[in-house]
Amino acid sequence: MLELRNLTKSYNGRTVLHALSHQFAAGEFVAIMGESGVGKSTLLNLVAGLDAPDSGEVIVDGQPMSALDDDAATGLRRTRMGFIFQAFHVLPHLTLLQNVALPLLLNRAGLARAGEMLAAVGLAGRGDDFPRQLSGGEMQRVAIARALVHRPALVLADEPTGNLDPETAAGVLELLRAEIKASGASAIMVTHSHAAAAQADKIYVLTRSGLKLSQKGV
Ligand SMILES: Nc1ncnc2c1ncn2[C@@H]1O[C@H](COP(=O)(O)OP(=O)(O)OP(=O)(O)O)[C@@H](O)[C@H]1O
Repeated sequence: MLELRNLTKSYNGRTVLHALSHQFAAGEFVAIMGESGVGKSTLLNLVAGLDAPDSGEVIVDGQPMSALDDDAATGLRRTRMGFIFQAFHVLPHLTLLQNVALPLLLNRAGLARAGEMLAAVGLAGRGDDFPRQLSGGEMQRVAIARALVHRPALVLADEPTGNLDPETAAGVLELLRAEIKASGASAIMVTHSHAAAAQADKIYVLTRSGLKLSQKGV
């Protein structure tokens, strides 16, 4: 459902991604590791359509993203993708239920699943609370519920447990994996954490020569 074809991206004359090609299988949960600055977040941003490659293509559902105008790209993101990015953090002035319902509202879908997802992430009965009343781990649970509520085909996560203690992180990751598997979504998670990556079906390491499959758990 997702193919990277010869993706090249430079910033200020410095090439970060060099003709990167890869095909991700549908329904697969993949972790991407790699040293700082190698271009992991850049890659996620290109897949999300939040940034454009210098050359090459991101192909989602057989469709090159570059062929889409802004509205169509926004529509694709809204309907087919779910994000667990710091930049898309839960909105402080909305209740938890409103935060989780946001993708449904934007897609003009029924809102009932928002309450179900809050319950699924262990926050039943907390729908009227505001984000400031939550712990870091609870906040990530809300982010996961919101990323999955509209049943996206592709979930993109950038260091989803970066600021959590190991025990809370483990719980959040187990939940993320369970929800991804229950929904049949594909997922790409960028992380420095070996414990986080171990929850994925496959671990890739991004280097200057591309994505290399790593032994799981190594
Ligand atoms: N918008 C931008 N403008 C200029 N340079 C950028 C921009 N985004 C990323 N870069 C540069 O591209 C390189 C790759 O950055 P990126 O954030 O993708 O790395 P990363 O592998 O995710 O790193 P980390 O593990 O530290 O988060 C870095 O050298 C960074 O400074």
